[in-house]
Amino acid sequence: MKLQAKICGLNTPEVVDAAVRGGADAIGFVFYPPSPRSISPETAASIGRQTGRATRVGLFVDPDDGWLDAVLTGAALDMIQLHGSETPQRAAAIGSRTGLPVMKAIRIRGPEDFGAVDAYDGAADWLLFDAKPPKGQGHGLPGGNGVAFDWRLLAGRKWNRPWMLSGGLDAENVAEAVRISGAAWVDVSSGVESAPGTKDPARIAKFLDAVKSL
Ligand SMILES: O=C(O)c1ccccc1NCC(=O)[C@H](O)[C@H](O)COP(=O)(O)O
Repeated sequence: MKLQAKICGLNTPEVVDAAVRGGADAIGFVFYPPSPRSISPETAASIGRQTGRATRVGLFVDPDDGWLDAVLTGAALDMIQLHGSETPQRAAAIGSRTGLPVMKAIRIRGPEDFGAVDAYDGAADWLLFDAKPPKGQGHGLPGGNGVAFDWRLLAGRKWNRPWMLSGGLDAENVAEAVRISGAAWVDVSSGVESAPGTKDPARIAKFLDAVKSL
């Protein structure tokens, strides 16, 4: 199975175009106002029309129903990514309410953090493993911090649903990350930016070239 890639935090027509041209399999739109990548439902509706075959992933952090409804009224999404402290019950309720598959982010610093995974059986359709950054590292956000965790923690582990490797990836380290972790999907945000929130089309192309060469 070819390695697949999600490019997260896209916020202009130019960078969506770069991701689609580069063969991105999924595109992430951030609906979390404290993030420098956050966009409005109207912007997502507009740039989301040019995503081609790529899966449109809407990224939320502990959203209430009103925010979910507001975004989904304005923008067409194919998947919901929950990157906050959403419980399995809340994740299941969001999947039922929206009728969309739910990807739950699990933040990892050490082996003990995988203990949270089993509770999402039947509540989340996908998992995304991201770093739980040490204090003072990253951008102080729940995700999108450009911080990696020890990929060896994933080696040999199996889950009964698809999962993505995320956290601090870039064109230079993605091959090693996949070799060590066994990931079939990778996800990147900071590693294709020239500054927080400013996606770089050349870095997007370079990352996707690296992914598609594996
Ligand atoms: O990207 C953000 O700004 C963000 C803000 C709040 C919660 C999650 C966020 N991003 C989630 C993603 O899926 C990122 O792609 C993932 O955390 C990896 O980010 P990075 O380490 O910067 O590649």
